Amino acid sequence: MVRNIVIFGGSSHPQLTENICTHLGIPPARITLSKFSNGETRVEVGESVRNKDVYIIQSGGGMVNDHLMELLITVSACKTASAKRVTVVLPLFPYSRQSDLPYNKVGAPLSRMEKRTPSEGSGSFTFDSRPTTPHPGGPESQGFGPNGVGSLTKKLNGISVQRSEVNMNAPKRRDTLEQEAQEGTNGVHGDSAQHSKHDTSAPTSMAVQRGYKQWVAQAGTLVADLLTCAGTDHVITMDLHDPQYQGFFDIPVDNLYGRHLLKKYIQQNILPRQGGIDNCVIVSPDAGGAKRATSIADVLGMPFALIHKERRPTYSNDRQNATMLLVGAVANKTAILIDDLADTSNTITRAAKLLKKEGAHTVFALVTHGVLSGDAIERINASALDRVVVTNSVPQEEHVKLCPKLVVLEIGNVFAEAIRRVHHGESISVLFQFD
Ligand SMILES: O=P(O)(O)OC[C@H]1O[C@H](OP(=O)(O)OP(=O)(O)O)[C@H](O)[C@@H]1O
Repeated sequence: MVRNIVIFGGSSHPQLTENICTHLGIPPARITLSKFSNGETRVEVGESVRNKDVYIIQSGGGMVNDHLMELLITVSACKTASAKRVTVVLPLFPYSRQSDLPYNKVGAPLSRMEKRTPSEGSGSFTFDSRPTTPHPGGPESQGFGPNGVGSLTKKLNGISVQRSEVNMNAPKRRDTLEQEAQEGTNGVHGDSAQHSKHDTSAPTSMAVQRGYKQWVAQAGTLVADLLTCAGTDHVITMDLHDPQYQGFFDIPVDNLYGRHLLKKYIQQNILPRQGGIDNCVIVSPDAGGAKRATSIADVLGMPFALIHKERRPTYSNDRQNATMLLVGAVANKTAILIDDLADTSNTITRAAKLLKKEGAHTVFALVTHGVLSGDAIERINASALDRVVVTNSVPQEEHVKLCPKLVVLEIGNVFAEAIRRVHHGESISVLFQFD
């Protein structure tokens, strides 16, 4: 039982709030979360927080913008009600994939943009630069930068590029169906199928003159500032996509690791059944996650392989045209993909296809944040993946019903322990130790 502490749960993940409170032995505090008819968020804190240590649990999946606004209002309400300290607990930090500076072409896949003017056409927004970005298969691809696909292909002769096909008739999540009903579409955001290859012919003289300066908002910076301005004193999160995002804050940010849970799952459920470390290989599905995956491979003494993923979207709705190349041996082995998040699941499903083509007989994907938006579940069901393991950093109840390959690991106990330690002023470095 922890005293003098108040825990509020936002509307993003009530089950996780329950789990954390159960571990701490205290009930969640009363809070009324609602909306006015015009869509504005309304928050009413149901008990006194004066001089209390307040924790607000809100995750970044689902209706992420509504949840963020709700969180900001709740923080502000607690602060103006004289809370001693307000800590936000964000198992999945919203907007943390947008911490990059402008001009970066990677990041969260975009859904379709609305047509703005008749002359702009439906693909009115683009990340393309002028002159056009070289791409694999294009005449300019051979001179494609020191780390580009052209040079990698030269180095890794004989390894081919995979493109995934998806069964779109599979079961869908409730919010996907609702969105389709509103849009009158079949749920495919953008016409990625048509753009499975770079379409350099699409820009016409009538298209908007794009790419001279790509002013992309630094939403990650803004969200960090908003949280701080609202009155947040401390942030607890897990597996930030870019750990350097912590530096955007001038308040303490504790970035917990999901790798403990993933390592434990490998030790208890994969290695004993798949012939031990000699028959398994840890794989990072992109270079950005190599450090994360190698830390698990090193601590378990397992071999490691890397897939180089190159996202080069030409248009905002062109989500499929990433190129994947494998470095390392996976033949006749169980491949264990490690990543921080699966959003559309393009990355893990296409990696699985490549791994099976290269001889892996079984493919697991272990990711901390199973966002699984849009068609992700259908994509996983139709994929070469044998098992997908995620944590419940975002709600997984609906995903589990639709995806027989999905296994969910509980993280409530990890956050409960972090909250307990922060509240008592104890070190939480023990939660970061990984060996
Ligand atoms: O399920 P998906 O929609 O494919 O998204 C998941 C991928 O996206 C992120 O990486 P990102 O592409 O942003 O590249 P980075 O790791 O180099 O930042 C993340 O680390 C995954 O690899």
